[in-house]
Amino acid sequence: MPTELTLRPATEADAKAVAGIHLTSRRAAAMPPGVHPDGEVSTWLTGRLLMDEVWLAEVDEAPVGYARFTPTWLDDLYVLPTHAGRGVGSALLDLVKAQRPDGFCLWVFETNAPARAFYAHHGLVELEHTDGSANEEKAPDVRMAWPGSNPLAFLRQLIDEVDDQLGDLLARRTALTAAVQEIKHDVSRDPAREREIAEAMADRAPALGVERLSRIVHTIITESLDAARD
Ligand SMILES: O=C(O)C(=O)C[C@]1(C(=O)O)C=C[C@@H](O)C=C1
Repeated sequence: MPTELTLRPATEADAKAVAGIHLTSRRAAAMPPGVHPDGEVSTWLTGRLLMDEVWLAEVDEAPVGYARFTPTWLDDLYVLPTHAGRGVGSALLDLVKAQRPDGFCLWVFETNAPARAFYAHHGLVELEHTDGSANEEKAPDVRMAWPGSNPLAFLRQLIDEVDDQLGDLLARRTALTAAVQEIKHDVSRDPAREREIAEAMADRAPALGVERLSRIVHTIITESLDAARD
């Protein structure tokens, strides 16, 4: 008997089905265990149904997968293990791409090799790896993106967001450099201290390495000291 896959927006009446797919699929996936009890996850997801866009995939009218997304992030894409490898995930991902033609990001756990391969196969790119300290599971993850119809514009928008934060950080750092100068007796540069700063940064930004970071730190401090003299 042929099977029919349909996609439709989920409603509040689908809350139980969505939570069931989430809990069952997550347990079967190469992901760290969830940190919240099942009941809490269901309640939370029910609330998100009202806030996010959620689409349900059904096979012969039985719910088998769903995608939940915001204007800029794909937060969930889950398919029941019994229906994995049958094009349900691809259909949901194609739908999200159609709904978000300007692109979107998602987080995937580093250990979830099947999901990373699935997204890469569908044209998503890996943007950054984290040590997991910012997620609830404390497990390293990867930010991936589908850069949409204008990838340059999409990536530049992400760069602008980071540069906003960098600008704020530079303003705070410059103010601290100025404050320290007021109470320091020796106003000469301190290469050992600057090396320590670069080494600590290299733990956070290993792709740059200590030598490049030393040059960056040197420039930031030179310009901060100059601004402090204004
Ligand atoms: O830590 C200090 O002693 C500072 O003066 C601050 C600071 C900095 O901005 O980081 C400034 C100049 C020194 O060469 C090293 C560090």
